[in-house]
Amino acid sequence: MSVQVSKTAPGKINLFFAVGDVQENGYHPVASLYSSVSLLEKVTVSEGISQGISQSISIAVESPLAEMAASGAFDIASVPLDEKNLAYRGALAVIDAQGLSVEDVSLHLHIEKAVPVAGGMGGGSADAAAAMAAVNEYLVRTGVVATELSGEHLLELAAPLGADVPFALQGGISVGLGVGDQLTPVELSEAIQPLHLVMVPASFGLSTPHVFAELDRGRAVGDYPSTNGLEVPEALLEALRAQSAPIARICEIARYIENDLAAPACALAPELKKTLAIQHEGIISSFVSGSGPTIAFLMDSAESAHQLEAALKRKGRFAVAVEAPSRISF
Ligand SMILES: C[C@@](CO)(OP(=O)(O)O)[C@H](O)COP(=O)(O)OP(=O)(O)OC[C@H]1O[C@@H](n2ccc(N)nc2=O)[C@H](O)[C@@H]1O
Ligand SMILES: Nc1ncnc2c1ncn2[C@@H]1O[C@H](COP(=O)(O)OP(=O)(O)O)[C@@H](O)[C@H]1O
Repeated sequence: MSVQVSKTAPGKINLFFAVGDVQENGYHPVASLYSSVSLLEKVTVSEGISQGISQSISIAVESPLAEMAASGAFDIASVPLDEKNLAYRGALAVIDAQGLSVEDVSLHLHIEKAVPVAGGMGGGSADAAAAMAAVNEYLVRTGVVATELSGEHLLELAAPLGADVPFALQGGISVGLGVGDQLTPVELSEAIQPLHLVMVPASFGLSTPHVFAELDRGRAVGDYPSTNGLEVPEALLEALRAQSAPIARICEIARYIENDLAAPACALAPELKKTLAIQHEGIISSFVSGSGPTIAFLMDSAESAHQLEAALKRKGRFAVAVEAPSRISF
């Protein structure tokens, strides 16, 4: 029977994202507080029909992306199915590290997407992470190599693929320094409930480098302030770990939510301000997810999250209630 290996990796939000000055390599130093969300990308590796790596792609049935595709707001053909695809690049990184070349393998990658594309939720990074994990296991199960690469080795290979890829491999909640790739996991007691959010994708994408470039432009002319410091506030980490009453804990977390990319994202897409201003029972805070344009609503309960999701859908908006961090293991 032919071997097939599927792995999932989560989308993310940044509960805190401070950005420093651009470096010579075009990247910015950041202080990020990442959390996984319960919207998963899935990559399945199976035997290819010819030498090399082939790819196919589909949309997860119960996902905001499925609704976006049905309404014409998203076209799956916009995701490149070539060497630029992050799943391909993740697979290749593992093959290389095993001392093989692409001609030595015959693999097919099927990518099942659930996370909005170019939405500031790290969907492409999750595909890279899931492909790395799946190819790592597949090569051993098919007898191509004897030993899997360690988790640490995968993390090292992940960083050059993209600033968010190491986090996508790890999931949970982590502080990310450097360009976001130097991770320190934040361990929470099992008794602590996940946060409930409603993610509202836009019917368009925003390019991450364009949003960083708008921040640089605006800072140079005084439109946006410089960062207050490249550190995730200790008070935010304490609030996350607190075993206080749920509402008190969520309100305390909300006090520290910050994103230096929010103003530039809103400058590039002014309609986001309207979404941020949406009022509904149970909303504690609203913020731009990473480089946007997805808007995240932090809610007071799972029930409120489902009510807001339903209310927004009735108005023809895309919306999905998620938990952060994701409790689904991957
Ligand atoms: C902003 C964040 C927040 O988590 O993600 P998104 O919200 O877009 O998903 C990340 O920093 C994005 O991570 P990722 O999407 O993996 O970035 P990469 O592919 O490595 O970089 C794309 C481009 O973004 C810019 N970039 C990225 C990270 C960083 N610390 N400084 C940067 O200036 C660079 O212009 C780079 O060429
Ligand atoms: N597997 C992939 N899924 C989505 N986008 C991908 C993938 N591989 C490469 N890309 C490219 O990366 C861009 C941004 O990807 P994505 O991770 O969805 O957004 P963001 O960086 O905002 O989180 C896309 O516009 C697409 O051109």
